[in-house]
Amino acid sequence: MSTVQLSVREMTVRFGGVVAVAQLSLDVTGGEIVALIGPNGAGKSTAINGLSGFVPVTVATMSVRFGDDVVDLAPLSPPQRSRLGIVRTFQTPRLIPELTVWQNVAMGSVAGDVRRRWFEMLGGPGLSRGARDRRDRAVTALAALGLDRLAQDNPGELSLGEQRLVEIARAMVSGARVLLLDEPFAGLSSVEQRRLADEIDKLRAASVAALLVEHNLELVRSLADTVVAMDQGAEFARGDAATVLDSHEVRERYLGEVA
Ligand SMILES: Nc1ncnc2c1ncn2[C@@H]1O[C@H](COP(=O)(O)OP(=O)(O)OP(=O)(O)O)[C@@H](O)[C@H]1O
Repeated sequence: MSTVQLSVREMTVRFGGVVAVAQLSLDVTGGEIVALIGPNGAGKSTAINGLSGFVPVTVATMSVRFGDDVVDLAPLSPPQRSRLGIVRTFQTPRLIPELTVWQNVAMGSVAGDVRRRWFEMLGGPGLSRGARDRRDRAVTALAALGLDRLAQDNPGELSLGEQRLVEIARAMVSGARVLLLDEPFAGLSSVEQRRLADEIDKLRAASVAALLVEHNLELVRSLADTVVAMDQGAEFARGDAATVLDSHEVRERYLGEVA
């Protein structure tokens, strides 16, 4: 499989007079986990929204490279980006209440009209071979997160932490090449956090490029290859996890500590 790389240069996002993201540049390569950290309001989620096409941005370049092929992301809608394999999760899980847990996972990143057809296929009386394969993949992804016992439940019966894990399982089965994870550990128990950290760690072996927005700095330390620290929209530190997390600027500006 060709190596994937998400690249953005000088991305700025404004909401009226507020500059939520200022001139952010990033590369995330397959097999690598890049973490975006910073205090509340730093612009981390907005950066993910900009990369996935959910908010308008001004940008010098924003592209994804698959081997020798480069695709310009700037003109693409969120569903088009998702079909390219750029898949995101949300702080508040977005699961479809009418479907069971495994059906939600099997939906993967299918969008628009295709999504409607899947509704019909998944809801039918007997499962075709293709649908059985999709169900098996979904249940396997749920099992990796310790959730296979919930496969037949409705999302509404799940805790927030479980819903968040189901969303991750859905992203995993969607064939994602670039995964944008917005605070995936929030609301999880420590057991769930460990399971999820193991699964995120495995993305490296699957050559997925992962961008992780996360407040839990110990999880960031254990998972990230590169950490980018932001405050008030702008990057103020970047480097390997230990160097950035132990730096004076991060301890002072992010943790409120004065060395
Ligand atoms: N849709 C919006 N309309 C107006 N302002 C917004 C919108 N979304 C975000 N903002 C503002 O943009 C700035 C960055 O917000 P963002 O949610 O990206 O920060 P964050 O680093 O993800 O914070 P948190 O860690 O609390 O999730 C904040 O000042 C926020 O109030």
